[in-house]
Amino acid sequence: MRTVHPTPSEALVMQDVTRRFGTVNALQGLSWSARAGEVTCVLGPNGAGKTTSVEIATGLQRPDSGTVRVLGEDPWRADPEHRARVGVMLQDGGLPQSVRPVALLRHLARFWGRPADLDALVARLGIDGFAGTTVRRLSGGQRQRVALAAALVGRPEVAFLDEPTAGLDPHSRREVHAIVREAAGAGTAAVVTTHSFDEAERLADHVVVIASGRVVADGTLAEVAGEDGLEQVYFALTDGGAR
Ligand SMILES: Nc1ncnc2c1ncn2[C@@H]1O[C@H](COP(=O)(O)OP(=O)(O)OP(=O)(O)O)[C@@H](O)[C@H]1O
Repeated sequence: MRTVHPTPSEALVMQDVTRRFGTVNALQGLSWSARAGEVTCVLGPNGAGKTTSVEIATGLQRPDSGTVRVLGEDPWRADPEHRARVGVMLQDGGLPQSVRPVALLRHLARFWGRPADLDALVARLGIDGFAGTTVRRLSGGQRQRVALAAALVGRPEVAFLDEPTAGLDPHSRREVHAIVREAAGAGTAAVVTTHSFDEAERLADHVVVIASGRVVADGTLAEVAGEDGLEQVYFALTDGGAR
C-alpha cells in the first residue's frame, strides 16, 4: 500500500478507496482530499457514493481497501479525542427523539472545551422558534437545522455535512450558507455534499464530482465549472452515472 502523507492543510485525504455492498461496487478507487479553511462541495448522482464516502471519513464504515486520513489519522481506528475534532451531520440526522432541541444542544456543547456561541447559533438557525418542541415533532427542515447546529457546536476542525440544505426554506438555506462559509473562514475544512449547482456555486472553494464510485472532476470551482458552467459540465460528466 502507498504511504499517504497529508500536507498540513489537507484535513481529509482519501486514496484509492473501495467499498462493496454485495454485488454493488459503491466506491471504485475513490481519491480526493479536502483542505482546512475551504468549503469542499461534493456532487454526484443518487447512488454515486457520496454518503458512503462521508461515512467512511467519519469512521462509521470501514473501506474494503485504500487509505483514509482525517486530520492525519485513520478514522476507523480513531480515539474519542480525534472524534471531538470532527463534526458530522448525516442525512438521517441521528438525533435523539424525545429531547427538546436547545436542551440537546446545551448538552452537546458541554462535551467541548471551546464550544461555539450556542445562543447565537440557535438564533441564527431559528431554533429558538421551536425550542419547546421535542425533536420527534419537528418538521424535516427544523430537524435538519438542529442537526447542523449539533455538527458545528463544537467548532470542529473538519465538518462533514451531508446535504445540509436539502428541503430547507430559502431563509434557512441562506443562513446555513453563511454559517458554513464562516466556519471555513475560521479554519474548518467544511465538506458539503449537495445536489444543488446553485449551492456549490455560492459555497465552494473546491468541487469534487463523483459518479459511479469514482471522482470524475476535482478542482477549484473555476477549474471544474470552466466556461460552460457547473451544471453543463456536471451533466456531461455524469450522464449514464448511477441513479
Ligand atoms: N448498507 C448498504 N447496503 C447495500 N448497498 C448500499 C449500502 N449503502 C450504500 N449502498 C449502495 O452504495 C451505493 C452508493 O450509495 P450512497 O448512499 O453512498 O450514494 P449517494 O451518492 O450518497 O446517493 P444520494 O445522492 O442518493 O444520497 C448505492 O448504489 C447504494 O445503493
